[in-house]
Amino acid sequence: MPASTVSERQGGGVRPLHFSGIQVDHRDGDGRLFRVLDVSDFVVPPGALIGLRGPSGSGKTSLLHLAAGFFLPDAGSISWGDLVVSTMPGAARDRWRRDTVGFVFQDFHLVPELDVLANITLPASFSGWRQTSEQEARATTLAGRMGLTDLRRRAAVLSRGEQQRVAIARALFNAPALILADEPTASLDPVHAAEVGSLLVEVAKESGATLLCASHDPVLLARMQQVGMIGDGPFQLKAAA
Ligand SMILES: Nc1ncnc2c1ncn2[C@@H]1O[C@H](COP(=O)(O)OP(=O)(O)OP(=O)(O)O)[C@@H](O)[C@H]1O
Repeated sequence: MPASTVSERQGGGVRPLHFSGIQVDHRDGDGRLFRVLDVSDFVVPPGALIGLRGPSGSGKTSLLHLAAGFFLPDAGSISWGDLVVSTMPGAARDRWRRDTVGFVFQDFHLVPELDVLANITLPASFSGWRQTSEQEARATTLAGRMGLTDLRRRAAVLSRGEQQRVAIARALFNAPALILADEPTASLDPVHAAEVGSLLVEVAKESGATLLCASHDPVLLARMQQVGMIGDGPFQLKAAA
């Protein structure tokens, strides 16, 4: 399937993603604040493939959720080109996310009652579009690339590995300029993980999208251009192994 290119996208193309002076604090069970993220300056160039690595609980999901504008930092800013996402009013930030971001959630966030096709095309319904045969064809092709052939099965009956592949196809459906993937191969066996990881990278490259991907999977991280290390001293970028 030829992935849509930057010029075909809704969200105005691929721009640098810039985290500046980011601090995020959460409260522990006793109500005490603890610092989850401290990222002084992190620029993801347009079209870059960047992995995020770090121990469990080090803040990888938090960084991806920040990048998507799901919540705001306690200090610092997140920008997409000249758009400061972290100061946008909520509704504008929701529109920006809908038009720009494809998010692969760690726990999938599929709608169990909907079938595979309806889950993949869900972003189209958020945009208020009527599902067209072209969209259905795109979803079918993406599903096929993910190794999903029965599009009429409900998400509720899928294995975790199948759900993960549906979640990835859905994140790619709108040809997003920014793909944020939270452990996208965690529920897959090594063979499927390698296949799906390659596809994710392939689709990002074909479409010129930026990919920011948290993972513990060394095979997937090795496919990135650089890897950001979280939770082991100051945030730093290293060459992928
Ligand atoms: N809303 C919240 N309130 C309080 N603590 C939170 C909140 N969200 C995350 N945390 C805590 O922040 C820390 C970082 O969580 P995060 O999910 O970002 O880590 P992670 O690196 O993605 O972990 P994993 O590899 O296990 O998915 C954890 O200690 C987590 O419990």
